[in-house]
Amino acid sequence: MGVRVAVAGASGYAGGELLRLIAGHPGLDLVAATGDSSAGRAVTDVHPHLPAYADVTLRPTDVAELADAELVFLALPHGASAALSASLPAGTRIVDLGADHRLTDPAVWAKHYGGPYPGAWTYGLPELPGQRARIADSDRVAATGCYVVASTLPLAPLIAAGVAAPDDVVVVAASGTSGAGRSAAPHLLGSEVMNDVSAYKVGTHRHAPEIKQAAGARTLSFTPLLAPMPRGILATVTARPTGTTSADEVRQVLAEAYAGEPFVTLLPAGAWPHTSATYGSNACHLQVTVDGDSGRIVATSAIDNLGKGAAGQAVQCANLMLGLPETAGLTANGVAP
Ligand SMILES: NC(=O)C1=CN([C@@H]2O[C@H](COP(=O)(O)OP(=O)(O)OC[C@H]3O[C@@H](n4cnc5c(N)ncnc54)[C@H](OP(=O)(O)O)[C@@H]3O)[C@@H](O)[C@H]2O)C=CC1
Ligand SMILES: CC(=O)N[C@@H](CCC(=O)OP(=O)(O)O)C(=O)O
Repeated sequence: MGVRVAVAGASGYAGGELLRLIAGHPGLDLVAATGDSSAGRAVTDVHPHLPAYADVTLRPTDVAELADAELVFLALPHGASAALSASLPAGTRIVDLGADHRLTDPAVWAKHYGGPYPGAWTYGLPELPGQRARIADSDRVAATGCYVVASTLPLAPLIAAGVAAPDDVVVVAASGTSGAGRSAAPHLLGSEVMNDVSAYKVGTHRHAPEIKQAAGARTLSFTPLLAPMPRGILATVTARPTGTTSADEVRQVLAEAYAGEPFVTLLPAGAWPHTSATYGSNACHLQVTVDGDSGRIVATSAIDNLGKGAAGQAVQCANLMLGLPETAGLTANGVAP
């Protein structure tokens, strides 16, 4: 018998990916899967790719349904996690995939989300310095936003090493449509997104302050793009160097930061990340160089937004919280073609 876990929001995209990972996890047993409008339906009705749950019915999302779990994953819309988690028993471990407990500054929360500030939990990005131990010591963890994972992993070490200036960072990141969740708004219909790439929420996206908080940037321009693919994020981060630097030096910073990390790979010099190579995995692929003309540092990263950007990252945090091997139930190997 493994650790008893529940997934709230199991009918959604992130919840479905959590169910898939839990089905293949050697140390976790699913005891409850909940939905909102889908409550009462079979899991395989909404996730026909998950026959492991042929006998499981989605229950309503309330405390009683989740009470038997030792650890609860919350994959709910922003704003729905705080009230539910406040009602769960104090001893229940929680990993929240939403944004409710990520931001440490109440004023930033008010500006980007509004409503009462729910408070910050331990931030769920194990690759940040010192964070792995903090997650392992925590009962409540706020998993990192998808664009934030893709942007922070290349950027944070460059700022921490003093090589990239924190006050001149530009991020342009393209996401697959599943990043917007399952409740497909008309602009996410296949007929609208195919043959199109477009920018949205330019300069106003709520992940900009989270990237600043996680990566240590002070001034940031963030432009998200919607790309015609179901999964994946490709982030391009450019930053002004603090002094003279070289491709070899910036590569060395990332190589040292991620030596031994099971899910972060600095690609060989000259190879640039592809989202397709991280599809279905918990991997993040990185590359960095210095633009010979502008002198700017240019780093690119690729993740699966539902993997390292959501469910994979959440399972990685849960493994740490439960004292399980950090990589249990996860893989850096993608699915191709
Ligand atoms: N998609 C992604 O790439 C990522 C998502 N996340 C975060 O994960 C969370 C879930 O996202 P995602 O799976 O994409 O979203 P979906 O829209 O695909 O799923 C939302 C889930 O929440 C349920 N739900 C909807 N409204 C309510 C409500 N008022 N109260 C309780 N449950 C409700 C839905 O139930 P039903 O369908 O039955 O109505 C569904 O199970 C969000 O906070 C999101 O920001 C984080 C990183 C990446
Ligand atoms: C393509 C698309 O619409 N993406 C979403 C990302 C949302 C998401 O997953 O948010 P968290 O990572 O904060 O939970 C957006 O831009 O709002």
